[in-house]
Amino acid sequence: MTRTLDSYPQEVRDVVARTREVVSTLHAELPRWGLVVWTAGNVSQRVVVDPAGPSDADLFVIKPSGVTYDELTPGSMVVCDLDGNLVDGTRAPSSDTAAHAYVYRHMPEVGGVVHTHSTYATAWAARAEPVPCVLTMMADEFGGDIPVGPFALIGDDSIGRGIVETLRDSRSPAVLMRNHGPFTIGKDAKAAVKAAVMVEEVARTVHISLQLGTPLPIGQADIDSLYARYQNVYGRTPAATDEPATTPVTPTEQESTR
Ligand SMILES: O=C(CO)[C@@H](O)[C@@H](O)COP(=O)(O)O
Repeated sequence: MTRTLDSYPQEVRDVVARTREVVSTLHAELPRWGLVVWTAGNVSQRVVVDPAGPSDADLFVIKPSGVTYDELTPGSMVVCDLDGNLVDGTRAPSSDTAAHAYVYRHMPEVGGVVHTHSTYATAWAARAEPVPCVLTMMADEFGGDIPVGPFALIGDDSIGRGIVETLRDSRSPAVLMRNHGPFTIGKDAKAAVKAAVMVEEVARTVHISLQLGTPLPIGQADIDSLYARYQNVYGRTPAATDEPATTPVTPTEQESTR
């Protein structure tokens, strides 16, 4: 029997309300950056009750299905449990709810999931070709090539399983699901939205480069160095007591920083 929101403690309901505001606001970023048309795409965020890590009380908030972006409000956001069951909402949850739920169940470090049909990334997905890491921006954001996930039908665990199997051992926060489009993950929905913006940007740039000639590869050691710098140093104001900013951290230690 699926619980309803009023059966959860007030502290959970308060976090749900805040998460609805965040997810509703972040949906506006998808049309803003030209990543979706009409009702395509969706954003979700895990309702983190215990910052120490996922708990049985954890839920997630996702877009209602088939609603245009100008109609989305915090109150229209749908609350589901981690099995994708409806907990609270006036509309049916997104078609991709099962996929988002599967990711949250199998990747506890992930706090946000985004799906778009952005043009260039989706064009690469239609060809099931990984975007090669030929830009320093790709090394920074994706730590290597942007991988392709398997073809999967919509509505059950298939897409979610493909996302997890592809990204579980990858540094990339984005996967191009074959014949479908990009799905991105992050420590929260804002990080996943950023990855969705960046995957479209680099998919376009690499496509244009390929039209002009043959992009040159970046060596793995340089990719690792760029990734470590960007994930550890970029945008940080070193405190007086911090280690020197040039201290590289091995990429494998970066897995938890999604
Ligand atoms: O690509 C799909 C489903 O995977 C689209 O239908 C999706 O972008 C939008 O569906 P929803 O409106 O979120 O149900």
